[in-house]
Amino acid sequence: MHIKIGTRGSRLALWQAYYVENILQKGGLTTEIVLIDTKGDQILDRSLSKIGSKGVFTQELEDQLRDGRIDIAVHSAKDLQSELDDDLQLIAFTERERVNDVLVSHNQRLSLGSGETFVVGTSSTRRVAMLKHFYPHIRTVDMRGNLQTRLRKLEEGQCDAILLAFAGVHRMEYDGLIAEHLSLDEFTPAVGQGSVAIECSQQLDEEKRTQLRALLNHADTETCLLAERAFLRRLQGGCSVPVFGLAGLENDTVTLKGGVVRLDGSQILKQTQSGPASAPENIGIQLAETLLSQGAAEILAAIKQNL
Ligand SMILES: NCc1[nH]cc(CCC(=O)O)c1CC(=O)O
Repeated sequence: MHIKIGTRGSRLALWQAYYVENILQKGGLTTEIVLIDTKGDQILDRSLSKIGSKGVFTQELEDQLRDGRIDIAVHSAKDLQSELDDDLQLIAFTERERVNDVLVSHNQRLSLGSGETFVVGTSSTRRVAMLKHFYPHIRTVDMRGNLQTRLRKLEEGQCDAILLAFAGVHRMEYDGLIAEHLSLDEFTPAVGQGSVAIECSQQLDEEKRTQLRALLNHADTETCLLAERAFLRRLQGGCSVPVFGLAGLENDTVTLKGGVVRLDGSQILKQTQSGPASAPENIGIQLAETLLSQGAAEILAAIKQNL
């Protein structure tokens, strides 16, 4: 069986594609990697929340899934919109990496909690809003571009530090630049952070789909991501709104913590919902509805007006 793997060309995207390729080859399949450029890779002078339309990192890959030029598309689960078109499907989520965010800097003594004022580069509305909420003395500058670009901007002194997902920093082997691991209670990650999602067309050969899922899917990760993604979908949040959510699985019970933060950091709404692992999406929906009834709708409406 031969699998054509579509991926973006950034270094992190390539890491993910090689990771998937390696698992498939060990499972006895042959593979090839197809590089695909997306709008999100091309437009670098505007923040993601301003490019706005969904699928900035996925549209071109999905076009190629549909016409069969590739069999699967490999994505950071976090970058995927919460709702896919009906003719597409996520067939696997790979085992999750550590999910926390990290502060990355050449100055290893930097710490958000030290009280010292410094400049942090990030383009994530979630990270900016959380910094404003928990560490109002920290200044932020907008910093777009893939990981390589952001690290170069750090190098050039455009900021003192950047906030990133541990997963990406580790995969690119920049662990040595991690000044601080941030707590999951404060910097609860974006939905899907740390897992790689495999997308295919509903038209893909049944035998291929079964084999791909058997080799690539990590059942516990999938259960957690289904809960998180149902949560995001119910809130109608894309990757550009400051919604966060993290599910954990223990003894067949999923516990999902999630919420939303106002862009100016003045308010965080956060709740926890548990339920049986057999119906993870219900847990996500319930958590979203609890939050909506407690004011999340108003916060989200204000955010959408602002972006
Ligand atoms: N939005 C870009 C993006 N997509 C996935 C990761 C990191 C790796 C991951 O979470 O899978 C990153 C960079 C970051 O947020 O630091």
